[in-house]
Amino acid sequence: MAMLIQWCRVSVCFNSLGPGGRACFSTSRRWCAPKPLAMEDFTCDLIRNFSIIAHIDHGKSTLADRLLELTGTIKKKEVGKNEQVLDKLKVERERGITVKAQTASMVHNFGGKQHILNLIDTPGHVDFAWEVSRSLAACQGALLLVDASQGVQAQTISVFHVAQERGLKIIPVLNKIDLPAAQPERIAAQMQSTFGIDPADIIQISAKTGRGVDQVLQAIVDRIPPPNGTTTRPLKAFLFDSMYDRYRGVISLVAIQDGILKKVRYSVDLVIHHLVSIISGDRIVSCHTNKKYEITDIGILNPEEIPVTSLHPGQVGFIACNMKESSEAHIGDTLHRVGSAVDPMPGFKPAKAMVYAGIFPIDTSDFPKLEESIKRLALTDRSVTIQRESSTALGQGCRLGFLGTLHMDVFRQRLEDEHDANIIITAPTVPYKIVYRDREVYVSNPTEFPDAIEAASKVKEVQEPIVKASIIVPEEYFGDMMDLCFSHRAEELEHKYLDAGTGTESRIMLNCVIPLSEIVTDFFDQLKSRSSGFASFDYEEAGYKSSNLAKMMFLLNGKPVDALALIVHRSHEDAIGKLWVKKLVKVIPRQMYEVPIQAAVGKKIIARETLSAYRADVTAGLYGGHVERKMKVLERQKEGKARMKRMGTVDIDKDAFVEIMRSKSK
Ligand SMILES: Nc1nc2c(ncn2[C@@H]2O[C@H](COP(=O)(O)OP(=O)(O)OP(=O)(O)O)[C@@H](O)[C@H]2O)c(=O)[nH]1
Repeated sequence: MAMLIQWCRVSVCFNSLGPGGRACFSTSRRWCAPKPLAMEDFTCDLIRNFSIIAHIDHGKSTLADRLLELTGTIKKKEVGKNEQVLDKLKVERERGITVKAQTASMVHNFGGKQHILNLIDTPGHVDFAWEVSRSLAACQGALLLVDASQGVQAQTISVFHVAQERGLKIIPVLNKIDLPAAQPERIAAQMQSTFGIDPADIIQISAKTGRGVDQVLQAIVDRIPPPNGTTTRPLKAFLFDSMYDRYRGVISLVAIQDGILKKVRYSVDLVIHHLVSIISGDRIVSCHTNKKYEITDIGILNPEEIPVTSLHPGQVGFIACNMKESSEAHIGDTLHRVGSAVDPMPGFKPAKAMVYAGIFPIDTSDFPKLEESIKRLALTDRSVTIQRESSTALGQGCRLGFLGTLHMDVFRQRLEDEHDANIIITAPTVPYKIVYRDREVYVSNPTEFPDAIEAASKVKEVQEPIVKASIIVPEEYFGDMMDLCFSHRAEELEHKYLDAGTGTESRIMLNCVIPLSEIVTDFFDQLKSRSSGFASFDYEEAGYKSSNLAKMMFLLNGKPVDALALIVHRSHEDAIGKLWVKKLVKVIPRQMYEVPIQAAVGKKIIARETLSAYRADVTAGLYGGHVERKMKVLERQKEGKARMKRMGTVDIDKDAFVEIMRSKSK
C-alpha cells in the first residue's frame, strides 16, 4: 500500500469541541499534529443535511450567515454589513449573487446532544439551476425562503418543484418581515394557494436582524428527517461537487451513504520538535471511471476546512485523493472501497450548455496564457465547455459553452478579475441543429452555419432550441408582457391568476414556449424595464423546433468579417440588418477611404451604410523643426498598428473593436 509521508509543522491545533459545539483552536509553540473532530460520535440521528432554496435575492446567503452565527460557527457580524460568508468569489460579492454552491457544517447542541447540520448554499439565478439540483441531491430537507414583500416568484416555483421531486422535506420560511412593505399574511396565503402549504407551518423571520432564525434552527432538527445509512454495509459515497486546489489537485465533496471513509494518520516523534506523520488512506474506486485512488485528505467545511480522520454514514465532507484532472471527479458519481463493489446511485443529468461565445485575447500573442487561464477557471466551474476556435479577424481563441448569459458574464468577469485576462468576447449564440439528408449536426458558431446556397441544396431543415418560460407579474403589466413575448416569437401563450381565491391584488403567471435565442439577448432587460422590475422569469429547456433561420454576414469594404456573423430568423432579418449596420457605422472609426458597411444574407444585401473617409494626420500641429518629435509620433503610430485588428481590409484599433463586440453581445 502506498504510504504518503508528510512533514508538517502545525502551530494551531484542534483540541476538542468548544462550548458552542465548535472545534476550538489552541496555539502551541510545539510542533504538533491537529487533533481532529471525533466524527464517529455523530451518528445519523444527530445529522441533518439541508439546503436553502429561493428566488434570487430573497435572502439565502443572509440566512445562511445568521445560522452560522447562531451555531457559533462564525463570529457575529454587525447587522447591516453585507459581506456574506458563503459568497466567496469576488464576483459574487460585487454583484450580490451566489454563483457557486458552498457547503458549511455547523455543530450545535440540541437537547443536550451535539448535532451536525450540513448546510448547502444554492444559487438563485435561473442560469445556475444545475447547481441547485446538484446541491439538493445531498440533502434530506430544504428551507423554502420567500421574501415577504415580493411573494412567490418564478424561481420559487421551479426550486419548489425540484425539491419536491427529490422527496425533500420542505420547511416554508417567510423572510424580510422587518421591511415596511412586508405582507406576511398575504404572502402566506399565496404560498398556500400555490404550493398547498399550511400557513401554520410557515416560520416568519428577518434574516437581516436575526428575528425568528432560532425557530428555523429548531425546525431543521425537528422537521427534517435524519439521513439513513449504516456502518455495516460497504462504503458508498456520493460525489456531489468538486473544486480544484493547486497543491492537492481535485477536492471532491461527498455525502456518505453507507460505511466509513478513513484516513489514518500515525504520528511518530522522530526528533524532538519534529513529527513525522504517516498517512494511510482508504483505497477507493469511482463507479463512473473505474479508476482507483488513495485518500490523502479528509475533512469537513466549517466553512473553512477542518481535517478529520473519517467520515461516517449521513455525513458530508471533502476528500482529496490525488485526482489530477477535474474531469475525473464526475458529479453524481458513486465511490466505493477497492474490492467491495456497490450499486451506483442514480447520478443526475450533466450540465448542458445553452449559450456559446468565442473568447479571444486582445493581443493575439496572449493566446497560450488565455487558454491556460480559461482551463484553470473551468476547474472551479464544471458546467463550462471549452473548444478551440480560430477567426480570421480575431486569431486563435476558445469557444465556450455556458448555462446562460449571466453565467457567461460571470465567467468573463472572473477571467478578468482572477486571471488578469484582456479579452474580446463574441455575441452569444445558441446551439442550432442542422438536419442534413443523412446526418444531424449541432452548430454553435455562426461561421459554421451553412450559407444559403449550401442550405438550399443539402440541408433538410434547421432547428433551434426552445424553452418553456414562465413569467410572474402583477396584473397591470400583463399587456406589456404579452407584447414582449409576441415580439420575441413566443407561442402557446397561456396564463393563470396566481392569487386566485385569496381576495388580494392579483398576480399573473404567464407560460409560453419561446426560442432560446430570443432570451439570450435583451429579453431579460426588457422584461425588467417594461414591468418596472416586478416581473420574474424562469425557463427550462423544451427540445428543438424547426425554424426559418439564416446566416447574416457583415461586410466591410466588400469583405465579410467572420467574427461579426449572426444567425437570424428570416422574419427579423431586415430589422436586424438595418439595426446592426447603423450600430457599426457609429463605432467603427473612419478610415483614410470610404468604407461601405453591409449586412447580407446569402448574396442578398439587406442593409447598407457608408462610413465616410477621414485622414488621421497624427503629425498635424508639429511644425517643420520638430523632426524628432514627428518621428516619435509616427513610431508610436506604427506600434499601435501592431495591435490593430484587421476586419477585411479595414484596420480597427483594439478599443473600437472591443466596443463593436460589446455592442454585438448586447
Ligand atoms: N430588510 C431585509 N433585507 C434582507 C433580509 N434578508 C436579506 N436581505 C437583503 O436582501 C438582499 C439579498 O440577500 P441575499 O442573502 O444576498 O440573497 P440571496 O438569496 O442569497 O441572493 P442570491 O444568492 O443571489 O440568489 C441583500 O441586500 C440582503 O441584505 C431581511 O430579512 N430583511
